[in-house]
Amino acid sequence: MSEVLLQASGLRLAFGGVKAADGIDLGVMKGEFLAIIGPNGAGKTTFINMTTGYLRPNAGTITYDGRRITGMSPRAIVKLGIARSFQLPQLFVEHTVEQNIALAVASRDGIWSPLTPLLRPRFRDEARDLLGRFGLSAIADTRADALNEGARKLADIAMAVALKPRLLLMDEPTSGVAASEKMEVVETLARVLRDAAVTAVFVEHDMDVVERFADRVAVWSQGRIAALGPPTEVLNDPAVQRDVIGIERHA
Ligand SMILES: Nc1ncnc2c1ncn2[C@@H]1O[C@H](COP(=O)(O)OP(=O)(O)OP(=O)(O)O)[C@@H](O)[C@H]1O
Repeated sequence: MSEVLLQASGLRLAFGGVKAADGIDLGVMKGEFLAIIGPNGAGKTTFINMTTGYLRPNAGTITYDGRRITGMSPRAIVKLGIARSFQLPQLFVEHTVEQNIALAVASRDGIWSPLTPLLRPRFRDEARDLLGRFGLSAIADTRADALNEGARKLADIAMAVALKPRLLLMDEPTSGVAASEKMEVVETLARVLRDAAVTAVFVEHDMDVVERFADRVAVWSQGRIAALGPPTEVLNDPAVQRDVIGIERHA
């Protein structure tokens, strides 16, 4: 796990007077699960947006697998093997879960038509395989708008995994998921991602999830990384407990 897959160096981005990224240096190792924590407005989503091509930094560079990706379009970045899931799942609500995954599989092959993927067995077969890996086979024919939040999040992430990424960025994969379902969702995710050798970076507000899921934790604070290390070390740091975890618990 010692090889760097993603390297951010000196990233800066300001929105008016707000420094959403104020000198971000971060290396993500091949195969690791890296959690990003920090208070609202610290710049966590901004980092994901810059890495996936949705925002262009004012300064600094991002390299992926040794190749500079700063300034590339989101679609070009997906093609290189970086996928993302959003805080709010991006499913097509009028389609079933299986159809949603089939559309994602087809988009990987450059097919964006809303109908073709649903008619071609090879897209359906791959969608079914993915649903099995995510434990979602029983709800394959359920419309996306009828899912509970845990299943919706998993289906959304399955769509990202359908793109066959080597790096997956997830913005709050457990937000909105009932406490009773959360750990199961996380266990499923961890299993699928490890089996597929996907490196993961995820923004998370639930420290139990971070402790269980992350190999390392990066603490974001006002556009900077205030701490970085294994969860046991970082989550027990008195400054992190005071400035981040205390705020999260009382939020
Ligand atoms: N497109 C934008 N235009 C203007 N300001 C923005 C934009 N995106 C983010 N910001 C601002 O940049 C700062 C960092 O926002 P960001 O969403 O990255 O924080 P965050 O750590 O992800 O917060 P949260 O935990 O609430 O999602 C905030 O002050 C936010 O208002």
